[in-house]
Amino acid sequence: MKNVLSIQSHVVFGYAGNKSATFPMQLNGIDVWALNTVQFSNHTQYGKWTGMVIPHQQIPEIVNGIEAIGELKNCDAVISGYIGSADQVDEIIKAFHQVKTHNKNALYLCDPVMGSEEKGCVVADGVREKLIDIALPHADIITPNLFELQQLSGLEVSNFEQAINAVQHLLGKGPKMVVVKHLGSAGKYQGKFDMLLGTQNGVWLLSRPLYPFAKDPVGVGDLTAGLFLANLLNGKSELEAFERMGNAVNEVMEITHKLGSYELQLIEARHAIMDPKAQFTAEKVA
Ligand SMILES: Nc1ncnc2c1ncn2[C@@H]1O[C@H](COP(=O)(O)OP(=O)(O)O)[C@@H](O)[C@H]1O
Ligand SMILES: Cc1ncc(COP(=O)(O)O)c(C=O)c1O
Ligand SMILES: [Mg+2]
Repeated sequence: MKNVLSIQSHVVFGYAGNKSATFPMQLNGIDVWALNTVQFSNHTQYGKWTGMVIPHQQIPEIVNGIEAIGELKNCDAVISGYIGSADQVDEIIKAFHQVKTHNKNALYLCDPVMGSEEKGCVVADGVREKLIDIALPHADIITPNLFELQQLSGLEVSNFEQAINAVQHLLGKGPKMVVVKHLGSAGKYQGKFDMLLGTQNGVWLLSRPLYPFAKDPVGVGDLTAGLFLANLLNGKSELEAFERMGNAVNEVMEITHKLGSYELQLIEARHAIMDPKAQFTAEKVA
């Protein structure tokens, strides 16, 4: 059994952060140690929420507790997502290094959730800067969306070629794998939902249907990052993990759209998450 320390948000109602990533990773046979950065009533794109940011000291306290029972050596990967304060970023990196002292092969997947005024995803001040300066160089895998790709690379990305360039640029900054969760307007195919995978071996594009949601569901990035990591830990190659994740997320989106839901329908989609149809394959683009 592989184990992932998952440091993300918790929402009591609905699906984002750990609520979006934990169950799908578990369905893929991964044991998830969920450590919450915030506990909110619901995700921030409702425009209002209640709850609190967890004090950053909780991260070392919990990790030290796991170390004290001798289990840190069994941690195969750390994943971070929605972060509640800039200080939490420092603690996440320290926690990863603490894990590495017990398991030198442990991986760090950083989902650099930066928020976006236009989408209404609210992230605390200073988190974005720390993700760029501290998290990026330590990450083995990074999973930006289009906005985050531009922020991390410092490059403008307004078309597909520039997106490939920016991915290659990030591969020179530390990460061995870059997954662009959503290319948006920099996609290759109009009217499709395009994603990129970049590794030392090249860059691949996965294109899948874009469903016409009245309001785009939240937590898709968290689901994407969690499933990509779960597939890698299950021994899939980078390319297989990318395709299998893309196919599973597509089925979740298809079911969520069919049910007319704003919240991701992860429970309805449980069979597809465990055993996605191999509908879409990646094409090599660089
Ligand atoms: N197949 C799809 N069809 C339509 N919209 C989708 C599909 N998959 C994901 N989305 C939406 O696209 C958006 C992707 O947002 P973006 O900011 O690029 O990445 P993130 O997932 O990190 O938020 C999300 O709002 C999500 O609900
Ligand atoms: C509490 C919380 N967690 C996580 C996220 C990240 O969601 P996504 O996967 O859509 O980027 C959001 C976005 O608004 C959020 O409000
Ligand atoms: Mg996101």
